[in-house]
Amino acid sequence: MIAFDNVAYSYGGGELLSEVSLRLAPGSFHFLTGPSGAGKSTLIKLAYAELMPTAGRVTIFDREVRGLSRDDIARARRRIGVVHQNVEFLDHLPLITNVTLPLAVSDRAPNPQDVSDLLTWVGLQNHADALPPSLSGGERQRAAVARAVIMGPDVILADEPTGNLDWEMSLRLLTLLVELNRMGKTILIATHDLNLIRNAKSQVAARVLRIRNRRVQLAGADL
Ligand SMILES: Nc1ncnc2c1ncn2[C@@H]1O[C@H](COP(=O)(O)OP(=O)(O)OP(=O)(O)O)[C@@H](O)[C@H]1O
Repeated sequence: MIAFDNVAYSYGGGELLSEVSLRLAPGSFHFLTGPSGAGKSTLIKLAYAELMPTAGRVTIFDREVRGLSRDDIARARRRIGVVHQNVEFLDHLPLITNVTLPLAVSDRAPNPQDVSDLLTWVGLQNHADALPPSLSGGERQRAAVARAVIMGPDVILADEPTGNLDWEMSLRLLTLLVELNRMGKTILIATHDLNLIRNAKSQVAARVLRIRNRRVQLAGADL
């Protein structure tokens, strides 16, 4: 689905990421961990072609990103749902409009039953008409998951999705992502929360990628 071959990235100073090779196979579940500032968000941005590698190859759905036109990238991104740590919504529009925005942007009409099922799945069926500022942190993150999956993506990239949540809500969010994986979605979650990773490993065959000294390694059982 998404592959990095010998990828490097620099924002202009020294290299932040070097010689990164990884493969997110269809249906796989990966965590990405590493200290603050190690480059987790940067790697996620490379994975959906928000950033272009400064060296090496990033391949999304079998096509190298550097050769893609703007339209190709937009098309590829429709198959990738992204959950950001600091979720942004249009605060003057109700939750349901925010969640279905990706459909509206693509000129697709939402199927009311599908949208209702989706909001129920994330536990926000009673908040469809709420404005985003009235939602709690956990509700916002669950809404972000709903918005990320509304287009039926093949891949979900989540950047510290539980960063601001208490443990109970973190587990609830994790459960949603595990369920998506069971439906066949490819999942990558960036997190520094090792307890979350340990918990997930009891539910799903998750691999852990760790950024250390600019390189990405597959972590062993030593978490
Ligand atoms: N647009 C940018 N321009 C220059 N430097 C940047 C930019 N974005 C990030 N950086 C720097 O790159 C480094 C890695 O940032 P990144 O956000 O990828 O790390 P992270 O592992 O996700 O960190 P955290 O866990 O704190 O979110 C940091 O030192 C950051 O300051």
